[in-house]
Amino acid sequence: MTDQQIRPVPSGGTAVAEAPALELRNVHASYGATAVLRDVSLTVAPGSVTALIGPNGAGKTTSLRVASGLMRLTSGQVIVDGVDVTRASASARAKGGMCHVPEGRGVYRNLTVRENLLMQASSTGAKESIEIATSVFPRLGERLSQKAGTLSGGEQQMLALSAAYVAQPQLVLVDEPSLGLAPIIVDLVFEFLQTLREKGVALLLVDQYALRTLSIADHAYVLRRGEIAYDGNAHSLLQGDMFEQYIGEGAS
Ligand SMILES: Nc1ncnc2c1ncn2[C@@H]1O[C@H](COP(=O)(O)OP(=O)(O)OP(=O)(O)O)[C@@H](O)[C@H]1O
Repeated sequence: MTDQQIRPVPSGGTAVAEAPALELRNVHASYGATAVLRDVSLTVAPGSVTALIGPNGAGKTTSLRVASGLMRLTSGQVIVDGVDVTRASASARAKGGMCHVPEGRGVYRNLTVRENLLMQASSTGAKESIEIATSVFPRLGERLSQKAGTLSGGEQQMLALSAAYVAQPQLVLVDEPSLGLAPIIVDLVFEFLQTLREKGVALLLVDQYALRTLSIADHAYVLRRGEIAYDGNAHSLLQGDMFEQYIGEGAS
C-alpha cells in the first residue's frame, strides 16, 4: 500500500495493538442504482471468529468483497488493524495480510495444484508452502501434478482454502466454503476453520450452515436486506427463540 492509500485512524488514545483486525464503518454499497449495503458496521476482533449470517441476497458476499477491496463502496470506511484501507487495492490489502477465499473456489483451473500452491505462497518459500498445504490437506499432496480444474469440488475447495494457511494471513474472509460439498467434506472444511481459529487468525465467515457457523464463532452479525439486524454474541443466537427469530426455523 502506498502512503497515500493508508491512513492511521484516530483511535482516541487506544493502542494500535488493540485495534480490530477488520472494521467496516457505516458502509454503503450499490450495484448501479441498486443499494445493497446500507450503513453496515461490523468488527472482527483479532484472533476471533465472526459469523456473518443472513438470507440469500442479504449482502453477505458484497460485504466480504467490500472488505477485501474487490468492490468499491459508495461511502463509509474499511479499516484493517487500525489502518484505513478504503482506497487501497485488493492486492495491497492481500499483501498487508488479508486473505479472501471467495464463493465458488478461487483456484486457477488451468494450473496444477503445485502451481496454485506456489501462487498462494507469499513470504513462505515454494517447498515450504507445499509442505504447509499438504500437512493440513494431505489429499492435495496426492494431486500436486493434476490441473486444478480436474479436481473434485471438495478438492478444489481444499486448494482454495489452503491459501488461508499457506500465505499465513492475519485476517481471513471465507465465503460459503461448504457450498455444494458432500457432508464428509463439509466436516473437513469446518475442521480446517477450527484449525485456523486455533492458530489465532481473525476469521470472518459466511456459510449456509448457520448452526455450525455460529457454533465456531465468537461474535455474529445477521444481515437482512443490506442492513445489520443482529450484532452480538454468536452463542446467544443459538439460545431460546433467537435462532428462529433471526435466522429462520428451517435453517441448518
Ligand atoms: N454483480 C451484481 N450486479 C447486480 N446485482 C448484484 C450483483 N451481485 C449481487 N447483486 C445483488 O445484490 C444483492 C446482495 O447480493 P450478495 O451476493 O451480496 O448477497 P448474499 O447475502 O451473499 O446472498 P447469497 O447467499 O445468495 O450469496 C442481491 O440482491 C443480489 O441480487
